[in-house]
Amino acid sequence: MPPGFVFTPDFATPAEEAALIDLAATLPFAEARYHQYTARRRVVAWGSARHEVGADEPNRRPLHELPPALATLRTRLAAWAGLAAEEIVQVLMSEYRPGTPLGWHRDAPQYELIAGVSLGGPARLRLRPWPPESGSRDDVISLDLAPRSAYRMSGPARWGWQHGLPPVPALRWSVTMRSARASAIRPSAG
Ligand SMILES: O=C(O)CCC(=O)C(=O)O
Ligand SMILES: [Fe+2]
Repeated sequence: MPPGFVFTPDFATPAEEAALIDLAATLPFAEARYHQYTARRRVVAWGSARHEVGADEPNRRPLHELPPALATLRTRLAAWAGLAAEEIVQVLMSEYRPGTPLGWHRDAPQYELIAGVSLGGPARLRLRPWPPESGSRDDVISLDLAPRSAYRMSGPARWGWQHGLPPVPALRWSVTMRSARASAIRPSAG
């Protein structure tokens, strides 16, 4: 995997996964609108906005409304990433119905570290260098994301690579957490 990419297969316990899937059943997932397209996965967000999504998006809530199961996960995922919970400024829960892909992208530039937990069905994460070095398919790296696994991306893996998911075979959820990019919160600090 590229430098800055860290994976662990058994991050969430089966009980945590069950609680998060129960929570998902109560959430008003909606398709996210980006500049050019509507992503087919459905999301609910707490905290900082992705700049691509319209400010009127109905399914974004303040971070202090984070449900307890996600607040616990935030604390644990932050610790695994070497951060304090408060440094996680956005929590995104996504629902992928069978056949839903996630297109190639880098996450929005106002965020620094990206960490994600997989729940329910499996997915295959793909990464490719960005900007493209040779345009060769050989540049694509794949990693199976088993349910309850976690990954995090910082440094080269986060800034010098794109990632995406081919269509998932079964219903899956993920929780993505992001810290603020230092230059985005302290623009004049040098
Ligand atoms: O579902 C996943 O694990 C990928 C999520 C992702 O890339 C994102 O939210 O930006
Ligand atoms: Fe992403």
